[in-house]
Amino acid sequence: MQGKLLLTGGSGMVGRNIRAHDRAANWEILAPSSRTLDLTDAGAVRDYIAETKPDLVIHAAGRVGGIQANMANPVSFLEENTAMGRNIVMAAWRGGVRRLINLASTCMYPREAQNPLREEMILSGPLEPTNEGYALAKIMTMRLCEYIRREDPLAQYKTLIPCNLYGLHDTFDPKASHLLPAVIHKLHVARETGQAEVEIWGDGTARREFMFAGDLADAVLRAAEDLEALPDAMNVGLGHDHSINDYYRVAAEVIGWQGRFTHDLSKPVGMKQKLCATDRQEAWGWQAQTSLEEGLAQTYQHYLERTSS
Ligand SMILES: NC(=O)c1ccc[n+]([C@@H]2O[C@H](COP(=O)([O-])OP(=O)(O)OC[C@H]3O[C@@H](n4cnc5c(N)ncnc54)[C@H](OP(=O)(O)O)[C@@H]3O)[C@@H](O)[C@H]2O)c1
Ligand SMILES: C[C@@H]1O[C@H](OP(=O)(O)OP(=O)(O)OC[C@H]2O[C@@H](n3cnc4c(=O)[nH]c(N)nc43)[C@H](O)[C@@H]2O)[C@@H](O)[C@H](O)[C@@H]1O
Repeated sequence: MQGKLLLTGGSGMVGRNIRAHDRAANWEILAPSSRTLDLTDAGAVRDYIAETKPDLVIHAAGRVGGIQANMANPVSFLEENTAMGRNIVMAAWRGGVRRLINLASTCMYPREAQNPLREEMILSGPLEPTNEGYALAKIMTMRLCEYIRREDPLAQYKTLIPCNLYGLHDTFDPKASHLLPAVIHKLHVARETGQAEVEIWGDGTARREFMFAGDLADAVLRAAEDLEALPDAMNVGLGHDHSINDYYRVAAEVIGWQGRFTHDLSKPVGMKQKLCATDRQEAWGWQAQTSLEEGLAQTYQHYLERTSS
């Protein structure tokens, strides 16, 4: 047994994939929901850490959503993610927790940064306006972990920067979802209702890097057992991306819908590309294993089970 792990966000997509992974059995896992432990309440977080004394914290909680959710709620995305990040990192450090993995996001990178995005590019330029609040919160929490490491060499506080994610236990509600769960939902409805056309936001030439959440869970749990070997911040990506149009085309094949795509140019498109560099990840010796076709098939099966239950 590796010890006691406090997993924030344990009921979310990343958290559930971490808990379902084989390596989770190496830990005694505490995964309080927001109803049990509201991470925006500094006193409650401090008391929970003092009472449970975890050996490791994995911070996978957050106010998370796709481009439309971020555009609609900049205050919540900035304020809640800042409060959660500050509270869990400071309570862990002040509570004597020596090991912490902080999950950030490639949304932290400057809008115009040259792809592939390298970790040292963070804060080198203006952020993507559609998710600036969320990005500022993620940058703050990453820097807080780095500053703690400078003051306290015993604190193994490391940040993983995942690319976009999809998979089992994702959010499929179109008001909040990211691209791939939205595509699955739209194409499924089109197939079930005999729709001849499906609308793509923008012209579909934007590019994204979507990793299967089960693979990210593998990276996080391997990192949890190898924290000293990690740099302060490390992208977790695939090393390749696809256009939005390609994602719709592959998903249509997986779901079995034949029809035409239209493009709504009035819809937000966000960054033109968000491909992260994987030099540090390769140096650490990890890569994702799940192909897009396989990941989409597993996610669609999960979507069917969830919508039929
Ligand atoms: N999804 C992506 O594409 C993506 C990409 C890169 C990085 N990430 C990062 O990965 C992490 C997890 O993302 P996800 O996709 O798993 O998100 P998610 O499915 O929306 O889950 C969010 C989790 O955060 C918890 N949470 C929210 N507010 C809370 C609060 N006030 N107190 C305690 N817990 C709270 C939720 O708990 P309840 O359900 O109990 O409220 C839920 O378990 C986040 O840090 C996110 O920034 C995600
Ligand atoms: C990782 C996440 O990245 C997020 O940015 P971001 O990739 O643009 O967020 P997504 O919502 O995944 O959008 C990705 C791309 O897919 C296009 N797209 C096409 N059709 C659709 C659709 O039906 N629904 C959605 N949602 N997109 C669609 C959208 O215009 C954008 O260019 C950040 O806002 C979050 O904070 C988070 O960090």
